[in-house]
Amino acid sequence: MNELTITTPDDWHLHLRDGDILKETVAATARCFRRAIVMPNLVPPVTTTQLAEEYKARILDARPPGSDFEPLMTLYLTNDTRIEDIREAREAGIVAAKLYPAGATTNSDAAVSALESLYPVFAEMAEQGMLLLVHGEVTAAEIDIFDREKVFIDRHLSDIVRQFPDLKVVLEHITTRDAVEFVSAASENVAATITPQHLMLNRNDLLVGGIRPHNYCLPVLKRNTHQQALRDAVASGSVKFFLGTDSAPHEQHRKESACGCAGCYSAWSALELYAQVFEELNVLDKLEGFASHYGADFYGLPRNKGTVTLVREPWQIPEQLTLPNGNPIVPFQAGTMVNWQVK
Ligand SMILES: NC(=O)N[C@@H](CC(=O)O)C(=O)O
Ligand SMILES: [Zn+2]
Ligand SMILES: [Zn+2]
Repeated sequence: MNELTITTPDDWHLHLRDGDILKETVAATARCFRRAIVMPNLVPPVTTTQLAEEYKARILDARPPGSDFEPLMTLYLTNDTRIEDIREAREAGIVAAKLYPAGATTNSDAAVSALESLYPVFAEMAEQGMLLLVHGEVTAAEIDIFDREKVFIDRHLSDIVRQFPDLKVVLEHITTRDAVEFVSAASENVAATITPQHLMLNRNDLLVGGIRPHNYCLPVLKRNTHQQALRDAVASGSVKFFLGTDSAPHEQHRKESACGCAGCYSAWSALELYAQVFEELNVLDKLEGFASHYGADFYGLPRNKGTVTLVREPWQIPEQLTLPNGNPIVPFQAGTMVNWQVK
């Protein structure tokens, strides 16, 4: 097969950041995705409907001419989020709220430290049909970083899902066999997104032969058996697993640093990299469901009307891009060849 046409995909987990960089990040995503779930971990975080609406306006302003890209906004949960905040957000068309355990990842210092105290908020979200999106890692110092996802599932997520069977929950950017098994066994109200990096790489790609900061993201890459479980999950064609790139740009000097930031800037090649993985797995016929159908269905949104075509024309991901502020950024998989290209 040399050409593959699929329903226009959506990205169900994306960081666009804010300010000048929107010109870069919005264009990169809008080149092939029609909608994206925009993560709220700005500084300060997007904790209110008003902040979300103002952020949305800045994203729309940054769209390339003629683009019909639609940002789907999310609310950042804190210890102070109230039931009224959820009602107001829902009325304004905000589709989901995001749970970051405090300190778990980039810009999560303002986030939730006492999870159970948010249960009334979760009840209201279930009532309003608002989705709960979860960065599923505990942050307790004594828990090894490679175990943080599994421990979050055991200590917190199992209980949330049990207490709120009507709440739609997306476990974001899953990295372990444990997460695949948990989501597979849960009700139809529980799903997960999977990134290109967690399908393509394991922790050897981070640590063998020198440390590779551009492969560092959170949750951190796991051992190859976990990677294989993620690959099996997408190859199964289960509707519970769908596309979320977690494209998360950080300037080059912030990645290549003594204390490097977590996040891979994958927007320029994500769809093509997913296609490559699905081809390796011999399931290119399952790419459309994963990229374009299951996420929209889970969110209760219409599937897109248009199509995008991928052609087999190998190209090289640039070594470096220049941001609108003049600073360099290194895209995910910089310098490598990709078989597929969006026409
Ligand atoms: N995935 C990452 O490694 N980083 C994300 C935050 C997140 O999604 O956890 C970021 O905002 O940089
Ligand atoms: Zn996250
Ligand atoms: Zn993310």
